[in-house]
Amino acid sequence: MKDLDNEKKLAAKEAVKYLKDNQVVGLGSGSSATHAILEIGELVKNGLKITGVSTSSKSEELAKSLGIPTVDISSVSSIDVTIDGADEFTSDLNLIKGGGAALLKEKVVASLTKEEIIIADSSKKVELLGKFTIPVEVIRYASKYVMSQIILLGGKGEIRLTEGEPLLTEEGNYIIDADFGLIPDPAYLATRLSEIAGVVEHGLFIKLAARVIMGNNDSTITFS
Ligand SMILES: O=C[C@H](O)[C@H](O)[C@H](O)COP(=O)(O)O
Repeated sequence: MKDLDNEKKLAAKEAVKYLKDNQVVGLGSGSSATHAILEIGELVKNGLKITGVSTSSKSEELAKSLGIPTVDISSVSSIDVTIDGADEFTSDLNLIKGGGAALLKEKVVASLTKEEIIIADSSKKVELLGKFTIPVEVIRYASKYVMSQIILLGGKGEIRLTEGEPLLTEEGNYIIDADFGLIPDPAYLATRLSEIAGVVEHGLFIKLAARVIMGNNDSTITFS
């Protein structure tokens, strides 16, 4: 049986090889990104000079605990490299993200990033996106309306719950997990979702990744 956590770790070790002194580095969220932040912490301990920009309060706390200097995103004009995870990816570098509800800040960081590196275990690679439902972050006020628009687009959505209550994102919004089945044209769906009033952001990341480093048993494969 595959050791998926080890595959994430191997991908993280490979990804941090892209980091150089004096770069602004985006710190992703989730279990794969956590491995990368731990690796970055070691490099910083050994003298690497970087400035981190976090994609979630969890990543921020972890970075701080490891002595990685971080700044608010508003104080940088661009980010050199970001290392983040994904819930699904295709070989043409489209992604679904947001399984941990961090997609909004992750997409802002990715949009400001020159080289977005995605790290993943081998279970995340798919031929077509869509087995993993698309997280859609919505303002609470619009959640019913957005659900109806998702149905018109051919999908069905459910508000994500935690302990029986709607989960609130760091920005105080709801997440609708939207099931469209397998998605032959993710760029088209991404545009349609972005057009719905009340949608803050969604987890389809189209052409934002420069490369995906996938752990594969005891080695890694890079898609770029
Ligand atoms: O909201 C969470 C993020 O998009 C994560 O990067 C994504 O869910 C992958 O997480 P993990 O590395 O834990 O599978």
